[in-house]
Amino acid sequence: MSTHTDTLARLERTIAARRGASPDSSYVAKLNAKGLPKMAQKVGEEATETVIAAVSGSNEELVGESADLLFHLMVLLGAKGVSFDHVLAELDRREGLSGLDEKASRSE
Ligand SMILES: N=c1c2ncn([C@@H]3O[C@H](COP(=O)(O)OP(=O)(O)OP(=O)(O)O)[C@@H](O)[C@H]3O)c2ncn1[C@@H]1O[C@H](COP(=O)(O)O)[C@@H](O)[C@H]1O
Repeated sequence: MSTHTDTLARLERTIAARRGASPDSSYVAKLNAKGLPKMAQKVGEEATETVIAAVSGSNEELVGESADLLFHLMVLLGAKGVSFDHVLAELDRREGLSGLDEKASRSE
């Protein structure tokens, strides 16, 4: 059984707590001070690095880049006031919809 189910929720709380810290002592605060375009740019960079790791790197590199990507996505969502729970709810909603396209085409 996974022991990491609360990791992203915990990270979200840490990011919220660090946002108002000094940019000298906190990377999260530093990113927030730089503004939304910088946070969005970091998500793009980390996504690209994740793609490169997947195509030509080791799985260890892929794990590292994926962690960077998730972290920077959480920072961006936090800055936009979008809770991670909201994203999970959207995934749950889609899970409920899964197979609907197939069912619809079968009934045509
Ligand atoms: N998970 C992370 C995490 N992953 C990556 N990073 C930082 O992300 C940065 C990415 O490096 P880059 O070279 O891409 O960025 P950069 O050198 O700042 O360059 P720029 O692109 O910003 O110009 C590094 O400084 C990493 O330390 C993280 N910084 C913080 N966290 C988490 O956030 C928490 C709060 O961190 P602080 O805000 O620093 O207290 C920590 O306890 C961690 O749990």
